[in-house]
Amino acid sequence: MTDRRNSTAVVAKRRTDTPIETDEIRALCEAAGVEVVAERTQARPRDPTYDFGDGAVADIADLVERRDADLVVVDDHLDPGRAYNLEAAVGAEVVDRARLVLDIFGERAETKRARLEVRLAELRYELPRAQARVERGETQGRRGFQSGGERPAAQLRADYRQRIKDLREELDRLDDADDSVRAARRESGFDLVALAGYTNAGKSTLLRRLADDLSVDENDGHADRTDTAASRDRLFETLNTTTRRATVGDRRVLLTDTVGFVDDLPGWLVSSFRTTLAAAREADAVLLVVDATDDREEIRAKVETSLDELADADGALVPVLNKRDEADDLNGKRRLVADRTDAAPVVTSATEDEGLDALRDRLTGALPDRERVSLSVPNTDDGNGFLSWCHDHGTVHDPEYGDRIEFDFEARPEVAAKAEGRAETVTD
Ligand SMILES: Nc1nc2c(ncn2[C@@H]2O[C@H](COP(=O)(O)OP(=O)(O)OP(=O)(O)O)[C@@H](O)[C@H]2O)c(=O)[nH]1
Ligand SMILES: [Mg+2]
Repeated sequence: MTDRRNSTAVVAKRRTDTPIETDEIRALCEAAGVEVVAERTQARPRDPTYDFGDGAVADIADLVERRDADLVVVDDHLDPGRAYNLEAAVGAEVVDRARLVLDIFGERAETKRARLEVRLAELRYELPRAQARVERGETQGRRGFQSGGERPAAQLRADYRQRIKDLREELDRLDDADDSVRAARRESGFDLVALAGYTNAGKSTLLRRLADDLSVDENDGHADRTDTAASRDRLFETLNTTTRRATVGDRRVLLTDTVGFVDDLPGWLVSSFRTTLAAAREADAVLLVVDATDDREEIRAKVETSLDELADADGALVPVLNKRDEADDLNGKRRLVADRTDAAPVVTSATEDEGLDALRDRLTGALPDRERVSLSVPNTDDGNGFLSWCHDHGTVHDPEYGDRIEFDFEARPEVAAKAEGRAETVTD
């Protein structure tokens, strides 16, 4: 992959209707480390050759030349044919929305899973484009696709498909490993909670606030920056899901951060990151974090998309309306979210530490029911060892120490059952 950081770009955007907003694509450029030096928008239907009409194409070419831009960033999904034509016409590399997002993801990916997912998404992106180049006879002399009686297009396709298959198999193996980790964590008495929602909603900030251990992780360091410039360049901050311990009420939970949703991405890109969302789908409860500084229309759309993504989630869903410190129209937004999610949102400010106790209470209520069993074990080393095991795996109520230790133990049903079994084997 070519590194586009520190490149300069002309932003180009075509829509059928005005006004044409470029704030978001500019924020994406900034997140990708690309400096925007000019922009050209055009209101007209899609052109079959260039996507843009001839006038805009000429202007873009002119801006590229005059501003000495390295790239043209198009806020749209360009099919391979149009991208190829446009590139030839403007005399600079053309980067569409998906490619830009992939650049940002590639830059942020740190864990093995995140890197594999980015690579998978890139291969899916590149395949049709590489084919378009081959079909236009661009590959002469390229390594691996020599001419001379070969069938380069078919060979290229087979090569990409094999690499895609290998990556998916590797990701499947990671998924299986994750399943075992989740099972082991539940057996250790943890409830699993995931934070989900759009990018920039405040998931990671909330996670840091709720976590027991205040040591910083790799995405940390700017939790209290609230100005918009800072928020903007923190898009897609979390590609590498972090898991931290937290205590809510008397429950010990593991909180996992997930990749933020982002609008208007092609399906293949979203599905490349689907395995990351398994953390959310398989959690005991999901905090759906919504940015209260968005307007009602944005909130409505984002909540709906989030609910679609989480449609097959196992756990209870707790909506959280975050950033109350900077939001207006809170009552309207609260009703809107309640309406869509069938649950009143907890209103918080992660940066101002507001509403977090209410959030803990709601979360405790949303976690799966526990089972309470009465246990009695000999008051021996073995018995005391068992008691501390119980402390580690659930809640111990009113222990009484005599010849025997008698207490109630409350835990996830499977853990309570295991404790009953173990209690019987404790020796005098
Ligand atoms: N004003 C205000 N800003 C907040 C609040 N919570 C988070 N932020 C800011 O919003 C920005 C994004 O927060 P993150 O926690 O990184 O958001 P995220 O949901 O993890 O984003 P991704 O990792 O990209 O999905 C940061 O600049 C935070 O400081 C809040 O309650 N109020
Ligand atoms: Mg995050």
